[in-house]
Order: sequence, then C-alpha cells, then structure tokens
Amino acid sequence: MSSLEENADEVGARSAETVHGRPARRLVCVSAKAHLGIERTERWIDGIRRDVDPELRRILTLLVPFPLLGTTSAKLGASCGAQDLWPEAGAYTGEVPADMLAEAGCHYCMVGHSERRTLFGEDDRSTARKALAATTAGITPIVCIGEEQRLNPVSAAARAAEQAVSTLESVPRTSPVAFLYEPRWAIGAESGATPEHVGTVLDELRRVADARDGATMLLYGGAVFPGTFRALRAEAPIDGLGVGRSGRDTAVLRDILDEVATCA
Ligand SMILES: O=C[C@H](O)COP(=O)(O)O
Repeated sequence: MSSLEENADEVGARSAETVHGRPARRLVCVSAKAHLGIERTERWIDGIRRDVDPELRRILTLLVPFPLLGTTSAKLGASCGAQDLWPEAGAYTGEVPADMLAEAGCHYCMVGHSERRTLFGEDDRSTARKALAATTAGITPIVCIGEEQRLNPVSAAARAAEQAVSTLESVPRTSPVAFLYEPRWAIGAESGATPEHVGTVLDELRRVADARDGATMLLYGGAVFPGTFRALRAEAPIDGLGVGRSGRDTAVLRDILDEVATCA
C-alpha cells in the first residue's frame, strides 16, 4: 500500500465518507488566480506532468479561470476547479453558474476568497449561497474563511467558527465541504500563521465539523511553502493546503505535494 493510500485510509477512517467516489483524503488546491494566460497555463501544466508523478497528482486540484477549465481538465489528468461561481442560471450577464461548471468537469469550486470579499463586496451570506449552489451541482465547495486583521488565536478561532457555521446552515449536512482557513493578513506575506495559531483555529473548526455527517476537510492557506504542512500537522487536525505563489513553481509544488501525501 502506498503512503498516499495509507493517508487516504487514515483520513477516510476519520470521516468514513467519500468525495467524488474516493475516500476523503489529503487535498492540495493551487489557485492560479488571474496570473497566467492560456499559453503559460499550458506550460505550467506540462511542467506539473513532467515534475509531479501521477500518484501525487491524485491529491492535487488546480483552480483556474473559467476559460482554462477545459484545457486544465484535459491536460492535467487530475481534478480541477473554479475560483468562483454564480448560484443560479439565468439572466446574470458575465457570470458562470454552478451547473455549467459541473458540466465543464469541475470537481471543486473555491467560494468566498478574501480577494472576492475585499474587491467584489462578497460576505459570509453570499459565500454560503455559493457553497450551497456548488453542493447542489455536485461540486465540492472550498469555502475560504479567516480573520481580516491579526487576532489572537482564540478570537481567530471564534471568527472562523462563526463563518463555518453560517456556511453549514445552508449546506446539507451530508454534502462534502472543504474549509480553507486563510487569514487575510497571511496571504502573499513572507510567513504565515504559526502552528499554534492554526492548531487553535482548526481544533475549533473540527468541533464544528464533527456535528455533520458529510466529509469536511480542513485546509490552511496563506504563505505556504515546503515545510508548512509538516509543521502545521504537528499541531492541527489539518487535511491539506491552499497554495498560491509556491504552486507556480512545479519543483516546489512537487515537494509540497510529497510532504502532504507522506506526512503522518
Ligand atoms: O489562494 C491562495 C492564497 O491567496 C495564498 O497565496 P500565497 O500562498 O501566495 O500567500
């Protein structure tokens, strides 16, 4: 049995659930944001195929802009996702509804990213609505939560739990959900939240998640580099990572994936 399968079993045993027909397991999502055009995305995916073995790619999902979903899904041979959605189909010029993403082969969709909240006026309410739309379409929402300004760990945990509860009030209790705890102050920073801080927040989120029947994955994002997962895993009930800058260097991404897949 590979270490990846052992990890899958371990996480699966805890949640006793499956996501997209496979045991709930470790997950690393890399958001390309709006950094890469079509050609650069293709080169990036070629680099991932070259540098990251297929077994490790099983825990990877790339979150790409809408026009790149088809290319990513066809070329990567792994799950892919979107960075946002619109909750319903209809007269919503410029938006892309959840059902259409599902048709396009999307497995995951990020909702409520800090940049959506800051730049586009989204909040916990619109995020919960989008999470519900994703689950209704059979897409696992990656729900971004976390404090805006630096807080002490206990206050940060209370804020994250409040956001998680507001999402879970909308989402059916059996649907798989991933929470990406990504404090705004850590995004793009030189260093992220400490293991003790993340441990306090994720322990609280795990308590919220334990009241559900569906698989609930807990991820951390914000200044993620090689070494981050191992350090966090020692202190927090963490299942994976949300990665920004580091994911665009395929050798660094391979090291992160290897660490997440093999760390007990
Ligand atoms: O979605 C990804 C994040 O916003 C974190 O980016 P970062 O790892 O470059 O800080």
